[in-house]
Formats: sequence, C-alpha cells, structure tokens
Amino acid sequence: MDKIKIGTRGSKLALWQAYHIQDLLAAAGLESEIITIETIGDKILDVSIAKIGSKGVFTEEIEEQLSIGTIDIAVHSAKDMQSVLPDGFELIAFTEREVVNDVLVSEKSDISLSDENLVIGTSSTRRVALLKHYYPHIKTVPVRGNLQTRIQKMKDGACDALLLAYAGMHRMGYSSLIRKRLDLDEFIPAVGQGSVAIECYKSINPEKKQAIKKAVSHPQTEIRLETERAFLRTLEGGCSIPVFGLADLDNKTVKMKGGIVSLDGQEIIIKEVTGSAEDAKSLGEKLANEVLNAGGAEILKEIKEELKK
Ligand SMILES: NCc1[nH]cc(CCC(=O)O)c1CC(=O)O
Repeated sequence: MDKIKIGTRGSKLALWQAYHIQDLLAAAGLESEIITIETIGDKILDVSIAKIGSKGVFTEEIEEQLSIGTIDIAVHSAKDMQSVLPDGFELIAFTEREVVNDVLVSEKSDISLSDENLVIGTSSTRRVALLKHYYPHIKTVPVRGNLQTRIQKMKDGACDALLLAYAGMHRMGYSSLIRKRLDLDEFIPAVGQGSVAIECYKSINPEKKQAIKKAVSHPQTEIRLETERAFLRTLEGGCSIPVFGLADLDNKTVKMKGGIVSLDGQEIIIKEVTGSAEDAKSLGEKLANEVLNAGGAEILKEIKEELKK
C-alpha cells in the first residue's frame, strides 16, 4: 500500500494528534506522511467561534483536500466535529478516549471556584453557561486562540485561570498547570471530548480505509461516541450551543447523561438513559428527545435567537 497522507491543521495540538495517528498507523505497519493545512478558523483569531458560526470553520479547507485526494485522511479532535458531515464525508475511527474532564488551569496554586473574585477565561458557551449556573459569582472573560495563546494571555493577566479540556493540556505537555479536575456531575464535557477522530472521503481506496480503521479505532470509544454524536445530531447542537453529553460503557451497557443549559445559566436540563451497546444510536436519540421534551426545545430556540444577534 502507498503512504497514507494525513491532513491536519498546523496548531501544536493538531500536530500532536496527527503524530499520534501516525504512531498508531506505524504500529500496524502502515507508512504515512503529515500534510498541514491552514483553515479559516486558524486565521480568524479575534472573533468568537460562536459569532463566526460553528459550521466547519476548522474543517472546510481540510475537506476540500480530502475530496481532491491530496490527503487520504484528516485528523481532528472528535469534539470539534459537527454532528452531520457534508455529503461523501465520514468519520471512520475514534482513538481510545483519555480523561474526559474539564480542568481548571492556572499559574496560581491556591485557586478555587468558591473564590468570590475569581476571573476565568473561556470562550466556550458551554463552560460559560455552566459556570453561571453552578458558580454565579464567577466572572468570565472571553479568551480566544490556540492553547498556547490562551495560556500566554492568562500569564499576561487576562484572567486568573482558564477552563479547558484535560485532554488538550495533557497532549500539549501542560499538565503541571492543571489545578483541579472538575466534577463530571457538574461539568459534563462536550460530546466527543478526549478522543481523536479520523475523517475520510468516499473516494478513498477501500482497502486503505479498512487498514486505517483497524489500526486506529478503539471499539469501546466508538460506541460511546456513536451514542453521543446521535444525541448531538438530534439536538442539532453545533459547538456554539451549550450542549453537553457523556456516554460510558460497562461491558455491553451504555449509560449516557446529557443536557442543555441556557446561556445565562438560569435553566438547565439534564437527563440520563441506559441501554444496550447495540442500540447506541437510538439511545443517544432517545436522550436528546427527553431533553427536548423536558424544556430543552424552548432553551435551544432562545439560544439560537440570542446567538443570531
Ligand atoms: N475547542 C477547542 C478544543 N478542541 C479540542 C480540545 C482539546 C482536546 C479534546 O477535548 O479532545 C480543545 C481545547 C479545549 O476545549 O480545552
């Protein structure tokens, strides 16, 4: 088989993920090379993603390269992937998931969410809304850019702490700045957090596709992500919407908890479903419908109107 061409964004986190995939392929005896691609999302650093619109700001250029065949696969953080891909594109594998929690990151060692004067930097609508809900005294400020940029902004005094995914901090070698792992009962992560996804286009050589799948896919993670992504798809929640969800797998049983929180943190709906791993997709859909019927539909409508402003 000829060398597998791996497409990726050029940020340090994206490159770590691409090298991780290259390692998994190499362990299966598959040769590969990495090709970096700049996306609109990388160029626009001063506007919040919620305002640009979540659809594909980090994926459009990469999908173009997939469709013309300059790359065979694209590597993404699973949580950055829209729940519905454009025609002809497919996620074929998810890597073993690491710690899923959000973490509090700071240079200060004595940081606490109960601190009255704490200022947290985050541009994620989910994190802002959850903070408003559980810790209404905390002030948040938007901090954009790649992980290094955000950490630099914090060091320059933009905020006391950042709220980030453990996964990204760990991958970048910044674990020493992690002060606290947030409780999964309060801070339910974004769908897909902690796993790396492989995307391809329908024109890929089927043998190549199978070989990549076999080398990269972690079956248990795949079931969890299938549940979570079905939930996200049914809620039509892009990454700008404060939707969260986490599925766990115990033997053949999937348990998923997920919900939505209003932008001001006033209303939150959290539901839970349990069922067989074979029904992963319908379980995710069932959870989404329970959330929608319990008032989630109303919250979603308000959020969409708010984000249009
Ligand atoms: N939204 C940006 C993004 N996309 C993936 C990660 C980290 C890796 C992951 O969550 O899998 C991050 C940074 C963060 O949210 O802290």
